[in-house]
Amino acid sequence: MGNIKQVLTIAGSDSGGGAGIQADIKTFQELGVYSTSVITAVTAQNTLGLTGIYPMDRTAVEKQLKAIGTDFQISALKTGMLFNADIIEEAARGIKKYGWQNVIVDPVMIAKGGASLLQQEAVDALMNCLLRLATVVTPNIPEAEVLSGLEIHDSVSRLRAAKWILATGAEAVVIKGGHGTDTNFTEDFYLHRNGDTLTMRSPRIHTNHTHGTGCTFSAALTAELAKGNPLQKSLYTAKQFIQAAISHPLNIGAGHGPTNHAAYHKFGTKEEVQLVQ
Ligand SMILES: Nc1ncnc2c1ncn2[C@@H]1O[C@H](COP(=O)(O)OP(=O)(O)OP(=O)(O)O)[C@@H](O)[C@H]1O
Ligand SMILES: Cc1ncc(COP(=O)(O)O)c(N)n1
Repeated sequence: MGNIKQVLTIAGSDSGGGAGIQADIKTFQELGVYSTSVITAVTAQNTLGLTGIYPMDRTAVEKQLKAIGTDFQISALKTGMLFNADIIEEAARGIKKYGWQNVIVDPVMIAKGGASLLQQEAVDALMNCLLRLATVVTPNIPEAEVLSGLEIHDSVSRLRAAKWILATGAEAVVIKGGHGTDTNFTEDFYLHRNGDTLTMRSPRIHTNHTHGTGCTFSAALTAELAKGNPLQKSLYTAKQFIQAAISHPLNIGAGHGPTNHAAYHKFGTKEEVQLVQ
């Protein structure tokens, strides 16, 4: 393990351990990369909901970024919950200052339980400062609707929204399908600025234990890119990783439970992810 790849997550802490920094670090560990972290906010959360958000101030974020940037060789990074415009601006500044590449932006806005994880007025900062630095931006359907200003109800409107999101300067976008209406499948749609597309479909698992699916998917993508894998192969592995994690729930908590980050290696992938033309 002499040359293990080093990665960074810039995200919020989930006290319940299913999403945020905790989901990212578990995913990184499973996929064999070394994880560093910049904490943007502490949340009081469990499977029943969110009861408090305590954002870091600008200096706390800047100093954490500096600690990473002056000592570690970061091969890929992801952002998650950033909460306000100050934190978004600091994150963007750090990414530029330390010359980090392979930047995955998960534009976290609303928790599954309905709590807002991004202030309304911070959406502009996200679009103007951060998305232009993104190698891949990974919105779910409601987030893609906010970023594009368009409603998504079928594959045609999804393609249109993806094109609008690329107009912010991001290199590629994946619109994730967890919030889609098909009861049998979830479909994730990828569009690169060079015109390449990839549609990944897998059986929809009917479970309440999907807390942190987006965090886990984007962390897996980050880990695979850090190891030098091509983008589309990395996306495929990320989709397989989250499919396994949802398929084998841990049944923890009385509410909206976490996924099983160990499942990909423990149980395998059953080849459930299909590429759709
Ligand atoms: N019930 C499900 N069955 C199978 N795959 C799912 C299910 N729900 C989500 N996924 C997959 O999980 C990944 C994350 O998608 P989703 O749209 O839920 O993101 P998200 O809303 O950002 O997640 P979160 O906010 O919970 O972190 C995608 O690959 C999606 O296809
Ligand atoms: C700190 C943090 N980051 C991200 C999420 C999104 O996850 P979900 O939509 O599953 O609640 C969250 N709930 N908490």
